[in-house]
Amino acid sequence: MKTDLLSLRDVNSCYGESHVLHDINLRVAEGEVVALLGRNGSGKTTTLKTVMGLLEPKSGVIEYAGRALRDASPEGRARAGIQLVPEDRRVFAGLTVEENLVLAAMGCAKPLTIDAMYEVFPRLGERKKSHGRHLSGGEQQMLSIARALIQSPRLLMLDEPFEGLAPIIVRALMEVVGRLAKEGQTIVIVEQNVKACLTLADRVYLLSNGLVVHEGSAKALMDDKETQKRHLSV
Ligand SMILES: Nc1ncnc2c1ncn2[C@@H]1O[C@H](COP(=O)(O)OP(=O)(O)OP(=O)(O)O)[C@@H](O)[C@H]1O
Repeated sequence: MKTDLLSLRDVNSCYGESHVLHDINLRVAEGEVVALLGRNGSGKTTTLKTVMGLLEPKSGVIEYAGRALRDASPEGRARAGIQLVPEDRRVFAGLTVEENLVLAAMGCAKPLTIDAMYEVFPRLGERKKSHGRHLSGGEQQMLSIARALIQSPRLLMLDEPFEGLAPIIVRALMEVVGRLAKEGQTIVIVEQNVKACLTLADRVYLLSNGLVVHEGSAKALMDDKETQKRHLSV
């Protein structure tokens, strides 16, 4: 069995008085693609934010690469190899594609090259002189993922990477994510596009009201229409 790169044990997270995550237990093995699925508001983004250190858990343990994360800041976690590509595609609108990538690589001990990012996303190479604000939604998403990838993450977390994108762009992005997975990249993906997500993932956790209500292989869930209907908007 592969060793866990990430594990959450009995993790509880709150926004002020509002208790959102309830005793979350999950694990991600090195090289695995794990999907978090669930209806709107079930706690998927909150789980990613808790792992990234943007939200401090009220209780529970998060272990990454064999060590409890405890007080590490989001920057510290990024330095340790955790990258979150947020739902809102944070790119600098006033900077070019190339400048966005240069900035992302800064402060990273062993960044990949900008050319390597253009190999992953040839479209970004064609648009390297364009400002963030002039990119299409799909190009912004590519740039957002490239900004994380250039930092050579050990754990890449993608929050709804396909949201609002045309089917042809979704297919192109799925191909890139699939290739990264084949090359051994560990990925946690949150998506509303259940079919895309189950195609890419090895294992799945289903969340409902901040609880893990199902865990299993993506293949098994693909055939389990009953569980999908019960916990997902399909
Ligand atoms: N900053 C916040 N302050 C207070 N409550 C929040 C905040 N962010 C999220 N919540 C609440 O926490 C719960 C879980 O939200 P979360 O965003 O983690 O769900 P999600 O599964 O990612 O859903 P979505 O697909 O809508 O992003 C929801 O009830 C939401 O209203």
